[in-house]
Amino acid sequence: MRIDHYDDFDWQGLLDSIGADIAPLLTHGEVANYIPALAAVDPESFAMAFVNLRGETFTTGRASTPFSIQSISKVFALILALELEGEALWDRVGREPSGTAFNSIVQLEEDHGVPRNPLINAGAIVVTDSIVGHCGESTAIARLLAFIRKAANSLGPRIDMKVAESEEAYGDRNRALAYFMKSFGILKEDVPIALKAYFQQCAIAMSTVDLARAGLFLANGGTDPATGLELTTKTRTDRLNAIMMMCGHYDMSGDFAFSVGLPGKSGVGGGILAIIPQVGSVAVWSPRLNQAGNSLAGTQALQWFSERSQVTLF
Ligand SMILES: NC(=O)CC[C@H](N)C(=O)O
Repeated sequence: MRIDHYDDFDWQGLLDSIGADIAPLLTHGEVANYIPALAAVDPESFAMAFVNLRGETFTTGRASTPFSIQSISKVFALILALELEGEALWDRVGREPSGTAFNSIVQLEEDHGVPRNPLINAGAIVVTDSIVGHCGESTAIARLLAFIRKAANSLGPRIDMKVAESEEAYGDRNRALAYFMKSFGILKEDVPIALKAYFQQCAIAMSTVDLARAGLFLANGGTDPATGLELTTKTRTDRLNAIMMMCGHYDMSGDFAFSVGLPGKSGVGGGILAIIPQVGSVAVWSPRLNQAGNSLAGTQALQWFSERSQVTLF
């Protein structure tokens, strides 16, 4: 296990140093304001949690404060959809970096309604459509939430209905994406049904401690190292990490790979989950975003995390 190499490493010291150094950056960037419910957070919040393969947790900042994980949910939804539908899912969603914004529509016409990857909105809507198709409209999101709670080994993750309603009220761009895909036959369920589930999925809230813990199986070949529970296969885990590395930060995925060097997924709530295979899982939260919609301070914190611990993949 690669974690053995870090037996004497001072993880708490690392997180403390990041918590101290990040302070001047917390006033930079803009909080997502496309829905009123997201704009209501304290913009200068910061939290980071790291869980290693031994199940030890290290934190700095507001690590037990729940926040809206938004697009980070796309990672868990993809694993669940692959478990339910199998590899056939790849017939209707690609695996290429998009080089475009998270909610972009431009590539869909050229690609006959098939989204470039499952971590942009269009691709994630296909993934949610698959979960709804397999579990039914009324249980799809309960199933996803149960999967995340199992991975987190916590009942903390929940759906913030205020955020879900706000997503629904301001969801015209996602509606446009969904109807466009439906016209190509890529979406199977009725658009309002698939989107209701997607909006609730975006509204999942949890703390950085729960999020880092929920990602731990992705650092350990699909099996939770603490409980022994197999959440997915090694092959799917490897592939998911590859997709996160290439596509997890929209049109700044290359920049994140360059500066952090880890598979990661961001959300407009200001969270980022990053995976260090065979070592652990790290979650960060700070609501102010850069121009691509990724947490500004969170990205810097993860860069320091990988630089100072030397945990990059390469
Ligand atoms: N990047 C994100 O986190 C996007 C999720 C957001 N709820 C949306 O669908 O627009």
